[in-house]
Amino acid sequence: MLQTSNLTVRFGGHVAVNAVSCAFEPGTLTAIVGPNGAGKTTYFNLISGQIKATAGSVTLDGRELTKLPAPLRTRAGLGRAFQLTNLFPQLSVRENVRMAVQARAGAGLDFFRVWSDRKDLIEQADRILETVALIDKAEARAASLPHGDQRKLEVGILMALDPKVYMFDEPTAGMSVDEVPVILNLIRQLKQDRSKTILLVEHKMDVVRELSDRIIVLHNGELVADGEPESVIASPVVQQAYLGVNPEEAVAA
Ligand SMILES: Nc1ncnc2c1ncn2[C@@H]1O[C@H](COP(=O)(O)OP(=O)(O)OP(=O)(O)O)[C@@H](O)[C@H]1O
Repeated sequence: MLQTSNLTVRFGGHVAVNAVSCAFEPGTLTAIVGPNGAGKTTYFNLISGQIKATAGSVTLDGRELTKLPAPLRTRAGLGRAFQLTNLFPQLSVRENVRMAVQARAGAGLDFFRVWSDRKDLIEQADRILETVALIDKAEARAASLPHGDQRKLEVGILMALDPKVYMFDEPTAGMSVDEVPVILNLIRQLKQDRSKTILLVEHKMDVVRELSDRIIVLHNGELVADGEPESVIASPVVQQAYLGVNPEEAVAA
């Protein structure tokens, strides 16, 4: 279980995330919503280790991660999508996924020896490429992929690393209309693995409604609502003050 306790960060005099205590269970997709500047991305950054907390803690399965840098948190099982840090632009799509599969398998750096007798890893990488609909582009250089395909590749790399927690920050931002369903389908597939914890920052309420098991709402850096999607979305205070949407619209979406 992923847990934040009194997690806080101050930028000068501004408290961007203010004593947020929340636990995220495996088998649950939690959407984090709130108006612009509410602290959603900052909360993500605190969990994944991109920024350091002023106070409070982040633990995963009881292990204290608060002082660890981002790469060590990744190794501990926190998988944040779209950070581009896992991507090797000059390598092919297939090589990128294979590297991640190999890293996960703990095969170390002896690349050639390992690959010559690890057909299982090669097949696993290709299965992931099929899942993320990139098998036809397996030989393309990662850098040459259009934006949507790069995002799919990043999800593929993340799947290969097999984290305990998947974190998606606006996964469909900047995607073309026909690419959006592919990414949403991938998240749906991840949800089927009940051992995974998924966190999603998303502005689009239709996506939130469809995917989430639970919604938490941040406002001015504070956790102001937490519950089942229908009740959180329907609560007038969230609709009007925090989401800035017309209640009729959100409920009908
Ligand atoms: N590195 C930083 N230095 C100073 N202030 C920051 C920094 N990062 C974020 N902030 C401030 O913290 C607050 C929260 O920002 P954050 O990006 O987390 O909000 P958000 O909920 O993700 O917003 P959006 O929906 O617009 O992405 C904002 O007021 C922002 O200006």
